[in-house]
Amino acid sequence: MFSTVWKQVPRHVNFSSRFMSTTTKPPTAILLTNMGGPKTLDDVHDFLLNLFTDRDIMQLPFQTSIAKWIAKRRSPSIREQYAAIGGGSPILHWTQKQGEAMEKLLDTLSPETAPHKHYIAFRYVQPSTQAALEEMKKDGVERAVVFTQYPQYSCSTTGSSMNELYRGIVANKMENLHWSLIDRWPTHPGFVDAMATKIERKLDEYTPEERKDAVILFSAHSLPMDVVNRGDPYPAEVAASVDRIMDRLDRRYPYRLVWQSQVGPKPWLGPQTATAIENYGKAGQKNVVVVPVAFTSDHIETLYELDHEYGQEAVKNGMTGWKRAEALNDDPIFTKAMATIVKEHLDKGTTVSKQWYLRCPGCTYESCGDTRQFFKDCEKRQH
Ligand SMILES: C=CC1=C(C)c2cc3[nH]c(cc4nc(cc5[nH]c(cc1n2)c(C)c5CCC(=O)O)C(CCC(=O)O)=C4C)c(C)c3C=C
Ligand SMILES: [Fe+2]
Ligand SMILES: [Fe+2]
Repeated sequence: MFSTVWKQVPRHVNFSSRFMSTTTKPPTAILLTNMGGPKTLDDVHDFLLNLFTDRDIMQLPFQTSIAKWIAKRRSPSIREQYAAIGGGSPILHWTQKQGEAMEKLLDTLSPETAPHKHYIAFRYVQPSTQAALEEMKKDGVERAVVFTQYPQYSCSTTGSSMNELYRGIVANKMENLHWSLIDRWPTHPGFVDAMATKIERKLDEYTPEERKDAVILFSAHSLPMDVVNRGDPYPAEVAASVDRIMDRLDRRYPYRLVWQSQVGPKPWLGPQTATAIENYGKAGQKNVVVVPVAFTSDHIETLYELDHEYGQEAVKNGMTGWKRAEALNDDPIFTKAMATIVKEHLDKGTTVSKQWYLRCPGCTYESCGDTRQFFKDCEKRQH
């Protein structure tokens, strides 16, 4: 129904030469959504302010005022952490690299939907959802695949990004594009293989004798227990990733799933990564490979919390063979997995996964309902 629109759109000044030289057809947009992180130390305050203002991540009384207060209070210590990892979050750098590699591979894997172009929408920093939508509009995009960069779904992460996207789509009057959504991919074989390969590479650093005693500690960002008890699917999906990765490793090592980065006084899902390190260390466990399993690039939790804080704690507790599996970043195995996930999604022609439609049994977010209805309407239009 919209097939003639692009023909009326003038060639776009901001098209890269790849798009200009090969075709005048608008690109198939692959919109990579994630939380983002402060690029410089001066961005830390606003990143925190946007995070604490987000009612999909936490609901506070007098949220706007309290968020301002917490962001101001928390900024100095968080700035120090970002200073210690080089002065900012590397997430934009890695997402750009991943997007570039993915779109090139997709042009080969799926010539019928080429050219492909990635766009980035971060929830709490630039490039924002609004910036991404404006760029897509300028490029005359008609077909857009939203691809969450969180492998496992949580209402506080992918849910929040999708609610923001839905508001942006309405504000920019972009409802009539052909939208579809890759809302989770916790057990995709490509993702599982990329993770398992990173673990194998770390295990290879041990001597055969050390490897016999090695333990794998999967560590994921924790969730407040009230969110878990609402029925948020994230803990189960993280556990599903762990299970498939261990299958791929032939279950050759003992492993545990532990949870890190809890913030504030409320109860969070445990056991905590820090407690596990302390207790396994004290029990005489020497060789431990910790695996960040719920994020696809380096960030403060890997570079500061795991490498710096917990690494020191591990050595203090006698873990002489403490190692951290590298984040997926721009590893070709992972960027190929990304392209494959999108290719399979395009081939299937589905709008969302079956899991998308079911809200948490105790869901408290009105906006989730609107966003789900939007994709339901897209599905009806497209089939
Ligand atoms: C899949 C990962 C994540 C889930 C689930 C998640 C839920 C969640 N987070 C908070 C509160 C905070 N998170 C903060 C930073 C942060 N969170 C994640 C990932 C998940 N969060 C990452 C990767 C980061 C770091 C970003 C980076 O640049 O590296 C912060 C800010 C830091 C701090 O103040 O300590 C807060 C706060 C809640 C409440 C929540 C679930 C409801
Ligand atoms: Fe978080
Ligand atoms: Fe929910």
